Parts: sequence; structure tokens; C-alpha cells
Amino acid sequence: MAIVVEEKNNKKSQQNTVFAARNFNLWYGADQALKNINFDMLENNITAIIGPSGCGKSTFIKSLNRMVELVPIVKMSGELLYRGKNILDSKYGVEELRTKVGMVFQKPNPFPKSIYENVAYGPRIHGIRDKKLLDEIVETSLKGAAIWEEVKDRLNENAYGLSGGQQQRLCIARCLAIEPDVILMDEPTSALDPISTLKVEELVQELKENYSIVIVTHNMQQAARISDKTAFFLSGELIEYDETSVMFSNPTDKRTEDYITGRFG
Ligand SMILES: Nc1ncnc2c1ncn2[C@@H]1O[C@H](COP(=O)(O)OP(=O)(O)OP(=O)(O)O)[C@@H](O)[C@H]1O
Repeated sequence: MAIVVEEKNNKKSQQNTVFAARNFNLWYGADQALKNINFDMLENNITAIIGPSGCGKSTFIKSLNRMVELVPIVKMSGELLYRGKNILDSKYGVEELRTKVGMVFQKPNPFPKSIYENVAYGPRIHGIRDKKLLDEIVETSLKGAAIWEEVKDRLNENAYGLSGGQQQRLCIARCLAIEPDVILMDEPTSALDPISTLKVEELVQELKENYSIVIVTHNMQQAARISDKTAFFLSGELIEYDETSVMFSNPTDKRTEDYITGRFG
């Protein structure tokens, strides 16, 4: 599906939808955490999801790769379309989905292995054995995650020896190594210092040239700095979704305005 987007110079361009939520609901047991969510996330965009604690941001992003199903009491209804196909369909292969949709978590979570092995792990799982090819993938992925220069002489050292910010960029490299289409990021900088945060933010902006990114953030300045579109969630509902510049300068809903001006949350 394509959406016509008005660009700054009034030129209209077509942008493809990567993910679309259609009347999407989610319950943890009897408690409804997401209520009738409808919106489209666009290709080569950074889509930010903001909202106060407990509003359902993490639940929503974890639904996009079906990780949320690891919680046994979860029930869902409606549709989550990835490139037009409903990933909630019982016939949809979750393994295939996860090769297309990578995820970066709040706390950097490298494996207790070497820097090299962290990045080579995914491609190996997918059957790549050729050492030269693996070397290439590792180098390209580390370059893509803007960490190659810092680690190229210590690829065989344990990833735990890296700083938190470097570990997070390594986790992004690990995600790139499986050549995803979409990268989901659940508060990827909340455990990082300001300089590492800035590096990851710059990296995310570079990555949108080649990937589509959905990012959950507590940090409204971050959403305003880096995202193209912003979705504001409150108590499990999508209150407003628009161009980030509009959301932060001229929101339609009073609740969005109250949240972004710091009146609650
Ligand atoms: N595993 C779970 N079992 C039961 N309820 C859950 C579970 N995970 C989340 N919830 C509930 O679902 C609602 C949404 O939680 P979620 O973690 O998605 O919010 P969030 O906006 O990401 O919050 P935060 O910003 O604090 O991380 C909350 O009421 C929460 O208590």
C-alpha cells in the first residue's frame, strides 16, 4: 500500500507502508493493553512511539515481531499487516518475520562471546559458513553501525569489554547482519550516557536511508530530533499520529499537547 506524502516543497511523493495496524487490540488476560490501534508506518521513515509509562508502547512494538506472544496470557484481535500480509495469521511464519524485522532493546544485550561472534551469529544460524563471506558481513555490519573503527583491532575480544554505548552499537550491527527490512528499537538509548545517546541517534538517522525504523522513546526531545512521524499513545489508545513537526508544534488533541508540554507523564 502506498501513501501520498506532502513534502516540504509541496512535491507529492509516494511512500510505501511497511507496517499497518488495523483495529488492533491486545489483552494480557482480562486487561486490555491496546485498544483499536490504527496507523501506517512508512518505508525509510523513523516512526516514534511516545507516551507515558504503561501506555502500551513496548507492548505495541513487541507485537510487530510477535515477541509479545512469549507472554502466555496474551490475546490479540484485528490485523497487523507487514508489507500487506497479516502477521497475526496462524499461517504466517514467525521465523521468517524475524529475519525481516530486527529488534534492538533498551539495555544492550550482547552475547558473552567475541565482538566478531556476536555479529556472525545470525548469519551462521541462517546457514552461512564461508569464512570470507562471514568476515565481509561482520565488517559491513560493524561499519553500518558506526563502530568498525573502534573495534576493528579487537574483533576477538569479548563484547562485554565494550562500553555501554559501544555494546548498543554492536547490538545494532548484530541486527544489521541479518539484513532486516525493518528495525524495531525499544528505548535504545535509555541506558546510555548523553554522548553515546547522540552517537546512536546519529546512527539511527543514517540507517533510515536503507531501513524502516520504529522506535519507542520516553524522551520527547529525542522523538522531536530524529523521527519523521510520531504516534502518541495513552492508556492503550492511539491518541494522535502525524508528522513529527506537526505533533510537536501544532497537535490536534489537547491530551497530546498536555503530554508534550510536560503537563503529565
Ligand atoms: N507481561 C505482562 N503481563 C501482564 N501485563 C503486562 C505485561 N507487560 C505489560 N503489561 C501491562 O500492559 C500495559 C502496557 O505496558 P507496556 O510495558 O507496554 O507500557 P509502556 O508504555 O511500554 O511502559 P514503559 O514506558 O513504562 O516501559 C501496562 O498496564 C502493563 O502493566
